[in-house]
Amino acid sequence: MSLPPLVEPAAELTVDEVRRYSRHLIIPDFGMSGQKRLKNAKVLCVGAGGLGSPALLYLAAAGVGTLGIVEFDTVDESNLQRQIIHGQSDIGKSKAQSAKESVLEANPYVDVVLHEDRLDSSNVMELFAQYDLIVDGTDNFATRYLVNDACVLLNKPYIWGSIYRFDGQASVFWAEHGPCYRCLYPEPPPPGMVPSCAEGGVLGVLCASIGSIQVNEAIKMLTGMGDPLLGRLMIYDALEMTYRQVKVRKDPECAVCGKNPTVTELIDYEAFCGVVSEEAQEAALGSTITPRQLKEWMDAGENIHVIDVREPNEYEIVSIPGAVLVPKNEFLMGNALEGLPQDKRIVLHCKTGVRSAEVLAVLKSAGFQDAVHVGGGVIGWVNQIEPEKPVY
Ligand SMILES: Nc1ncnc2c1ncn2[C@@H]1O[C@H](COP(=O)(O)OP(=O)(O)OP(=O)(O)O)[C@@H](O)[C@H]1O
Ligand SMILES: [Zn+2]
Repeated sequence: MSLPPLVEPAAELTVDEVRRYSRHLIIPDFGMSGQKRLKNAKVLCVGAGGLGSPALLYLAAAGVGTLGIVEFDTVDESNLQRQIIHGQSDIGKSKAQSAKESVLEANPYVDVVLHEDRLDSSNVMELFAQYDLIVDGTDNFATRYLVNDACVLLNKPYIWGSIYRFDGQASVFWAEHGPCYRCLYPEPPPPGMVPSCAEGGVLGVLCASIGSIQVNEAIKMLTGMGDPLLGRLMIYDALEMTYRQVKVRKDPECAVCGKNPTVTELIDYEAFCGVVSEEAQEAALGSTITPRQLKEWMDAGENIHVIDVREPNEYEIVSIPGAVLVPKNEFLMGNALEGLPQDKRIVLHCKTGVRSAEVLAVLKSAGFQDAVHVGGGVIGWVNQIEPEKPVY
């Protein structure tokens, strides 16, 4: 299915622009009219991280006239393995500012508009209304459902990508002409079920594979070339080196774009995606200790049994002295409960306290009422107790 171009062509290209974009201009199907459409286009990229890095650089190099960037975070050293829009000297700097500098270095003819804010229900409508198309480079479900619903309500095309370890996915959603993100994924996964890249890791170069597909689709939509990835989900496996396609149908019962939508305005996306499950929140209430408290208990020789519920490769990077590794899933599948000492107080921890709160809920319902977990996890421990150790 082809769609008409999203934007009208700009009046003209300057002599400098003709020189710069000459390799586009000589592609017969692209030509002057395609390049002029890009010049007139306004694209918003949400997030200047893993996917946003290649997406912004290629959108800029291609000559998209106006590039908006929404990003609230600062550059961390652990971002540099994949977020190629930032460099060593940008550590600690605003990601939005750092991305703008790189974009202008790639192409000074781009008008970069920064929105140094977290995208949320209060600002999304006003922001999206200023752009022709939205490219999503974020990493969390709350933002994705927010972006989707705002795009449906404003009738904007939404170019989505997702990465995890060696696997990537991409698709184009546009409720007027096809499915939306909710047609594909009506509900977010239960909290804690799908680990983030910060928890599970990601192969850096995967960002380029998926981010460049997103740019490819953006260019096609803006200029009207080819068949957009609308109604199709692209699934990429970097280890097998395979691209698969799955059809995505518009769901007539979709909560936001279906015949009788139940979502007719923006909702509370944090609550919808339940960043931490209710059970885990409840279990952690009054049963969360600080890393300092744990250190005091250790020093005082308290009768405790410290369990690290992360994965073995995380344990290898850094661990709390004396903590025994039992990955979260062993508890969720019920295997680990039998081996637990009955005469010691169980202290759980993970990387930051999300997974350990989930396991805490399992332990409490199995009768370990005095079990606790460490708020802030091993990262909090390193920051407060052993700052010479690495964090990840
Ligand atoms: N609601 C939002 N508004 C603006 N930016 C967002 C929002 N949600 C996520 N982002 C940004 O999207 C980017 C996603 O990048 P990426 O997936 O590579 O993860 P990261 O947060 O930089 O790294 P890590 O998860 O490994 O610590 C981040 O820079 C993040 O700050
Ligand atoms: Zn839908």
